[in-house]
Amino acid sequence: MNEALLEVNNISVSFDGFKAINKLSFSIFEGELRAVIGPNGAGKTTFMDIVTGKTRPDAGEVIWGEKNFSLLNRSESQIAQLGIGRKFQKPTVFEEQSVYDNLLLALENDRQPLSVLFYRRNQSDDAKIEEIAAEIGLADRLERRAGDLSHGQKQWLEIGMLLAQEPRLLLVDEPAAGMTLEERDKTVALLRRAAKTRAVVVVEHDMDFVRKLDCRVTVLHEGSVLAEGSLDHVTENQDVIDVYLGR
Ligand SMILES: Nc1ncnc2c1ncn2[C@@H]1O[C@H](COP(=O)(O)OP(=O)(O)OP(=O)(O)O)[C@@H](O)[C@H]1O
Repeated sequence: MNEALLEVNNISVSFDGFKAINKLSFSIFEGELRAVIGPNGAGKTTFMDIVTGKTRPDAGEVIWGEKNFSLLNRSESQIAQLGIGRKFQKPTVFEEQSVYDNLLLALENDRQPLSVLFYRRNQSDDAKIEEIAAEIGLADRLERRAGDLSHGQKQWLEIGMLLAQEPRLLLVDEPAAGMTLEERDKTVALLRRAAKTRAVVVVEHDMDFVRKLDCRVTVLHEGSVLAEGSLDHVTENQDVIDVYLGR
C-alpha cells in the first residue's frame, strides 16, 4: 500500500466525561476510497470534526501528508488549505445562483479578494467548470438555478464545489441519505471516480451503498476501530455482528 496520507494516532476526546473517541488509530492512504461505518454515537462525526480542526482531541496525534505535518493546533481554514475538504450531510449550495456560478464561486475561493472583485469569465475557468460539471453529472444543468435541482443533484453540486478546490482528501458524511435509488447509484459512481485522483472517506449507514462502493471498510464502535477490511470481512466479524449488524 502507498504512504499514509492521513494518520490518526491514539486520539481521544471526552465530552462531559463521556469518551466519544477512545484511543482511535487508523490511516487513510493516498488515492484511497474508504467507508467508515458504525452504530449511532460510534464517533464517526467526531472523527471528522477532529481531522478538520473543528474539535480538538484531548490526546493523540493527527498527521498529514508526506512531510508529516501535525494537524493539531491548526485552524479549520488552514486544514482546508492543506487539502482536506469536507462535505456535510445537508447540501449547502447557493440556491439563488446557477450551477455554473456555484462552481465558479468555489474556484474563486482560492483567489485573492481583489481578483474576485475584478473578475471576468475566462476560458480556463470555463474549461475547469465544464470538466467538474461532467464529473458530477451536471454538464447539461450549468445554467439551472441551484435551488431548482433535486436533492441528489444539490449533493453532487456541493461535491463538485469541493472538487474545485482540488482536495487531496475528501470527507463525505452520509451522502446517500434522502436520495432515490438511482441517485444513490450515481453517487457511488461519482465517489468512485473522485477517488481515482484523491483519497475519499465516506461515512455511511446504508449497507447497500457501502457494498457498491466496493472499498476497504473501517467499523467504529465506542470511539475505536472495531474491525477493518473488505465489507465481507467485517460483516463476518462476530464483534461487528454483536454491536452493529445483529441489532
Ligand atoms: N459537542 C459535543 N458535546 C457533547 N457530546 C458530543 C458532542 N459531539 C458528539 N458528542 C457525543 O459523542 C458521541 C459520538 O458522537 P458522533 O456524532 O461522533 O457519533 P456518530 O458515529 O457520528 O453517530 P451518528 O451515526 O448518529 O451520526 C455521541 O454520544 C454524541 O452524543
